[in-house]
Amino acid sequence: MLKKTDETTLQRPDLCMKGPRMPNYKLTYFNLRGRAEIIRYVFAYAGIKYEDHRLEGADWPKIKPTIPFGKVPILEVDGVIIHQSLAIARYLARETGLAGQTPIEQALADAIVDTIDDFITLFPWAEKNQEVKEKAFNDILTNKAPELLKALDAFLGDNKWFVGKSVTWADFYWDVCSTTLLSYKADLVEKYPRLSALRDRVEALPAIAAWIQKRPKTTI
Ligand SMILES: N[C@@H](CCC(=O)N[C@@H](CS)C(=O)NCC(=O)O)C(=O)O
Repeated sequence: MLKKTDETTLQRPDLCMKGPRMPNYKLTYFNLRGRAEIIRYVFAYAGIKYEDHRLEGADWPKIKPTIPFGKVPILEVDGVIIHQSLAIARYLARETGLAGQTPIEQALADAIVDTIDDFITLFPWAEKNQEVKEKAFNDILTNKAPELLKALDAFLGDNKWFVGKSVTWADFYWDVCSTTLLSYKADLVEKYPRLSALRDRVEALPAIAAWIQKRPKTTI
């Protein structure tokens, strides 16, 4: 595992690498934050270099059949293709000390990620009819979100991070997903100052702040 020691080391993957060489990483996704952004956050925080390959939508029909499960994101690690965004992010989180410090912390971080992801997958992201899509989004954000937010807020309590004493990929996933949801409902977390403060803490981490500043600006 790459040991997380301090911010300086995190900016110097050569210092935190255990083996003789950092793998060659190529991330393929569309030009969106979407399901790749959690992966990009882990790379950014750990200061790991990777190719951020962003596909053109028009090229997708040609490319899809060449990808093992026909979906992105995928991460190539020295040519080995890993699919499923959360499997990729979990692998990198383990490699960089962001998965949780003990097996129990890791299970709790996984559980928070899965809980947020269950919610994210309720939305009809690919719906073409804008009216239908908007109605479904409003319904979920108004009627279903409070149950999730209340539970996340109770789980976080007055702690700094969701799990343990340091930031994990679960905190990152909250930031990434809530950023997108806030673009659909600006007052989504207004009633949850602790969840809002957690977003601020994640976004104030120097490597994450730098990434947010420099990443391509996309709607989702
Ligand atoms: N559970 C998968 C979902 C992958 C997925 O549905 N990717 C979408 C983009 S967000 C995709 O590849 N869509 C194009 C297609 O299905 O042809 C993950 O988290 O990676």
